[in-house]
Amino acid sequence: MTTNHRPSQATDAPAEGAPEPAVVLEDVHKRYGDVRAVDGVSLRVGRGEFFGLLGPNGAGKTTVVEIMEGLRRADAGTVTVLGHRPWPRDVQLLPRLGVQTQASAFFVRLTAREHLRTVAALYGADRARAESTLAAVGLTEHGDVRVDDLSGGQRQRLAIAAALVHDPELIFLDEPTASLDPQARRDLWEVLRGLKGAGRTIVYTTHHLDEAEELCDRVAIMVRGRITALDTPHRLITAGATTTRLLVPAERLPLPTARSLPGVLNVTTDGDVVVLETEDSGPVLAAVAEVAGLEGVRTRTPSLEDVYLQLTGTAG
Ligand SMILES: Nc1ncnc2c1ncn2[C@@H]1O[C@H](COP(=O)(O)OP(=O)(O)OP(=O)(O)O)[C@@H](O)[C@H]1O
Repeated sequence: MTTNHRPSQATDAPAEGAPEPAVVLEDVHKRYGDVRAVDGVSLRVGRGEFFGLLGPNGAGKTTVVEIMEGLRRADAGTVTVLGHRPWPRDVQLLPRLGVQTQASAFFVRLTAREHLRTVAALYGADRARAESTLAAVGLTEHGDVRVDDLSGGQRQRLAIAAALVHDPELIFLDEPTASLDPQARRDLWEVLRGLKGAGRTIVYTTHHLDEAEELCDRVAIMVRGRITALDTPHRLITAGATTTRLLVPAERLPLPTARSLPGVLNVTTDGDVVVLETEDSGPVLAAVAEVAGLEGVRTRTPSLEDVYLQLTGTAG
């Protein structure tokens, strides 16, 4: 698909009198040898915004986030985070940031509670704050378990708690729900919504498209070091995915009949359903009703995942 998505916000000048954005990147580049990991990225993250960075493995997301965090220096371009340059490391800025990475370090001989109290103390936050953060990520019951005895998902939640315990203004979360079970994932969504409700700004990378659609105000989709789309999930879906899928029980709709229906662009099978793709579902539904009846027929409207797969060229 050719896309008319443009990272328009990326180059828009902020409105007169608008609050200063939390993050501004302008034409940022970063190479590792011959690899252009970040190849001219410009974007703004507003104060209080929940901003998602999506893209396939190796797209450059972590590098962009690490440049924002002050962990890596951009080769070129300008980077402003809460009004500061994050590189060289700025000690005024660090306590205002919360960072959770895939490789978070723990004091493994400590219990979860002791670990969090220690992190809190490093930032000058008190024990009550450590306790409330432990509760917010659902770890109160496991507070006395040693870090090396926690499950992967519990450790993940502890890493998130450690990023939040000093009540930072800007929070970076790198695939925070990667190893969580479905219930823990939903619980964490509530924690994240709570943070947003409290006015925090969140920059968030994930491979869960449903999660990005659910949580993010805007998402940027990166491919090979560049931003190929940047907008609200809703606008990306509306602009990018024009087809609807109708799912019909396969035993009632032979494939040749499905292919002959007017308005059907593509027919595939998925297990025991026939999937009809159409830009105009009304007439196709009417035709399906006539030849197969509507019992068990479902429609699937486009999702952020459909748009993502089109933009990243990994659609099946
Ligand atoms: N320290 C490094 N040295 C050399 N190349 C690197 C280094 N870090 C990343 N790269 C390369 O830069 C590119 C972007 O990597 P990056 O980790 O930023 O991508 P990503 O979008 O975060 O991927 P993932 O979803 O797998 O975490 C990749 O080609 C990667 O191999």
